[in-house]
Amino acid sequence: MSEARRAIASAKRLVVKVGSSALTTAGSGLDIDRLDALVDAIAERMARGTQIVLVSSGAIGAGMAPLSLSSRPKDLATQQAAASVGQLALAHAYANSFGRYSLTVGQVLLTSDDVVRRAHYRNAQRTFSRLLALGAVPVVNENDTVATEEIRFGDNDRLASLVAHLVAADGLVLLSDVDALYDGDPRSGGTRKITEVRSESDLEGLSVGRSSSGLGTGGMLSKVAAARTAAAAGIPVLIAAASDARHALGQAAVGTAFVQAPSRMSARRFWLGYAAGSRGRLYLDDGAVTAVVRHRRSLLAAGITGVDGDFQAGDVVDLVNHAQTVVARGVVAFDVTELPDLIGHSSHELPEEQRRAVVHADDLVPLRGRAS
Ligand SMILES: Nc1ncnc2c1ncn2[C@@H]1O[C@H](COP(=O)(O)OP(=O)(O)O)[C@@H](O)[C@H]1O
Ligand SMILES: N[C@@H](CCC(=O)OP(=O)(O)O)C(=O)O
Repeated sequence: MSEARRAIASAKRLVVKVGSSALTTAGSGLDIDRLDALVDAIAERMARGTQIVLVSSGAIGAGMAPLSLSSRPKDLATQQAAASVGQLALAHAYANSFGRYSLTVGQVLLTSDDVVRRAHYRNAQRTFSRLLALGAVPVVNENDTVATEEIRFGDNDRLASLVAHLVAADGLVLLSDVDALYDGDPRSGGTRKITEVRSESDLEGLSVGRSSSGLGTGGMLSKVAAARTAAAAGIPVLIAAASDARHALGQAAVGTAFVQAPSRMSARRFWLGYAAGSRGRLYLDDGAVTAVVRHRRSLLAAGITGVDGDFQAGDVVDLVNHAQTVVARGVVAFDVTELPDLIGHSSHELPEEQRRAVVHADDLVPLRGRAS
């Protein structure tokens, strides 16, 4: 058995993500029997002393039937209306289902701002930690009703990998309607199951596609992206079928395991590097690139040659080299309107109140080779 499966089987804290396709059916909405079976598996694992954070999709799917929508809405406003109706049904169903085990659930609806902004991030971290300490099961989803196109996570696989870091989980389990990653969409037949992903080369040549159920959003593509992100930052991942949840949360001997990198990236740096889209770009000269990427220094105004975007102090921006490659990402300390007067100037040439780093080293994550 791989170290990833062993780690998941013995984890003290797990993030479990379940997809819409495993909980809802087009036409009839939320499938309570399947939801109960998932909760049975989670309660069984919790009885072994594991803390579980559940990231559950299904709000839009659950809202379709009550609103007489026959297919998953494509436009944002109808998705938000469906999520508004469905999230209530979902939360109610989980509260009832966990209640069978005298377990209490707490609903946590997140937008990307909750993780990008430091104060919000710490706030979310505190909420999770207190809920877990009180023995409750946090049930997480994206706050679909207020998330605009710009600030959306878009898929819950990604949200789950981010939450796994936020709560310092020992493992991430992604449950779907398919029992593993295959070398092609298993619905087309003749495909081979991949049981272990140890490195990027194990993913070469695979045909990984989008959802075919019409209920999920990201398909296997977003699961693999989320699994790679989490594993690269030190968290083992298992992709399995929700119908195999008992085994996945038991000995973890089913599905596809993604073996984790040996060292764990700090949660804060992980969030910065992989958080939702940046609000702008700072163009760096070669000296600034070396200072920031190689020497891990703060970015000063003197090394910036240009600015793009619409950001305010506290937003995340991309740091770009002369070849237009994003070399780092960080939290900017000035509004976009303030920067044109500052860039290219040494600190001693600037008024005292503006003599600070444009991006402080603590708020900066180098990203080698990331395409812009
Ligand atoms: N290479 C692949 N291996 C496994 N599943 C795949 C692959 N390519 C595409 N898929 C599709 O991805 C679907 C799972 O994604 P999705 O429907 O979004 O699930 P969820 O709602 O659980 O997030 C599977 O049902 C399958 O049809
Ligand atoms: N937040 C949305 C789900 C988005 C999503 O990623 O869905 P899925 O691909 O089924 O995990 C909802 O609750 O309907």
